[in-house]
Amino acid sequence: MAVKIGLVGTGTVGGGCIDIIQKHKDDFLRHFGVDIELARVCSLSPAEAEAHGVGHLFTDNFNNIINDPEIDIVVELIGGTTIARTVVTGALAAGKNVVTANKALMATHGKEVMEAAEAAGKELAFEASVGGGIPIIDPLKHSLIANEITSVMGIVNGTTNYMLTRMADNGLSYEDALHEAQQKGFAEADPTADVGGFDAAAKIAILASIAFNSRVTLDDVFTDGITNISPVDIEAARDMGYVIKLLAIAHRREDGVDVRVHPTMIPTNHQLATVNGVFNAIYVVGDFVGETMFFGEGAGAGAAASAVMGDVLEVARHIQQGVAPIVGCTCTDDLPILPMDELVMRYYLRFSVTDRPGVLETMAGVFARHNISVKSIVQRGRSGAERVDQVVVTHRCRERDIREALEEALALDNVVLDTPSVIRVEE
Ligand SMILES: NC(=O)C1=CN([C@@H]2O[C@H](COP(=O)(O)OP(=O)(O)OC[C@H]3O[C@@H](n4cnc5c(N)ncnc54)[C@H](O)[C@@H]3O)[C@@H](O)[C@H]2O)C=CC1
Ligand SMILES: N[C@@H](CC=O)C(=O)O
Ligand code: NA
Repeated sequence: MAVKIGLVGTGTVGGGCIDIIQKHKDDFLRHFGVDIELARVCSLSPAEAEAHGVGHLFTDNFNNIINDPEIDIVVELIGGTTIARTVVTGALAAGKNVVTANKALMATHGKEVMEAAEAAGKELAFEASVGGGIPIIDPLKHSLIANEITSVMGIVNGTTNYMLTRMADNGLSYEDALHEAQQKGFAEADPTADVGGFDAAAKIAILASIAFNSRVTLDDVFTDGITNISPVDIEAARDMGYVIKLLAIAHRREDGVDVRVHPTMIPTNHQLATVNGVFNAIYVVGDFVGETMFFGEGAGAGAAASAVMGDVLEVARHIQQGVAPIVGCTCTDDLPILPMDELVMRYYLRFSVTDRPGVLETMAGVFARHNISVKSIVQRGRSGAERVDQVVVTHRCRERDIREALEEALALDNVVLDTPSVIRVEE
């Protein structure tokens, strides 16, 4: 008997899933013996279903899917943490297996939904929630479990990596680069999640939770996005032999978990420096396996739908074989989250300051008062009438000192005119 699928959300990723089913349904049966049937689709727009030739399966009410006794797997592709949470918990409570691509939900209500799945004795799979098409959750939950994982880090947001690449390689403005990423279906419905770093933060929270067997939520992740990165920063980085990437970083330290997302300058010969466009790359270190790296398209209909459908087929196979859910929640420990303040790094800072004599000395004085050893302060062209960009590169110093120096600089009367750009520099 066919395993019946109910799809909630037929936008970028949902549309990709319909395309895959239509193209490969017969192959799934022939190669793997898995017979799946798209039974119903739900969204706010019947036009999306019609455009994919499944208008006859359309409903605008997700309850018609989660309460349909015929449906075996509910695929949640709405996004967000409100209606999607109701769909996921409702589907599990109704005895359905669930596949989702929703990182926001997993990183905020992961414990609740995993427990709901365990209580229902059903599977909750979410491979597409991190790294788009890259298999990363499955390797962490299966192939790498013989290890203690010490680091998971990389580029996990396609939109911002695409934007930074287009800005650096083709001179696009921030706005044009974002518009292109939206057009290509990479960005979230509210792209603030991408450019503000929250999408990457949700993803590293999910990866850290699985890798370190200790729940990390979105709120635990220090998050800084790319909203203040300008062409001046990209040019300055190039002159220094660096590129700017939005990195998501999670390290298991002796005293807890160091987890953060921020724009980072990495040397051009760093292995993540050539990961460009919509590509993501995730570097995982385990105590026995050593270093591993996962690479592929991190966003977009095809990549994300590939991961969703991989989960759907795996769950469908378990249903057909009568196998019980295999891996549920693995957060058995409760490691503390380390405060950001004690981090020691080099910093690149760009201030848009008033263009008048004495400002350079004033700024140098601020850094000296906070024990920040400055490697260089240079003026990089005039950024507008009566203002100038001042670029400061520090030697290694403490995050707390940087934060306090920034607070003092911003409080100066008519010196710093805009939010500074703060980029941590990886050696
Ligand atoms: N776009 C991408 O590259 C990737 C997206 N994801 C995740 O996949 C999920 C879906 O993303 P997209 O397809 O890009 O979003 P989208 O905005 O293109 O599609 C959302 C769909 O949900 C439907 N929807 C919204 N509210 C609804 C409601 N109340 N009832 C029924 N349907 C409703 C919309 O009509 C639309 O069909 C999100 O969780 C996102 O974070 C994950 C990996 C990659
Ligand atoms: N908006 C996300 C989509 C995939 O998760 C991204 O740009 O990476
Ligand atoms: Na993935």
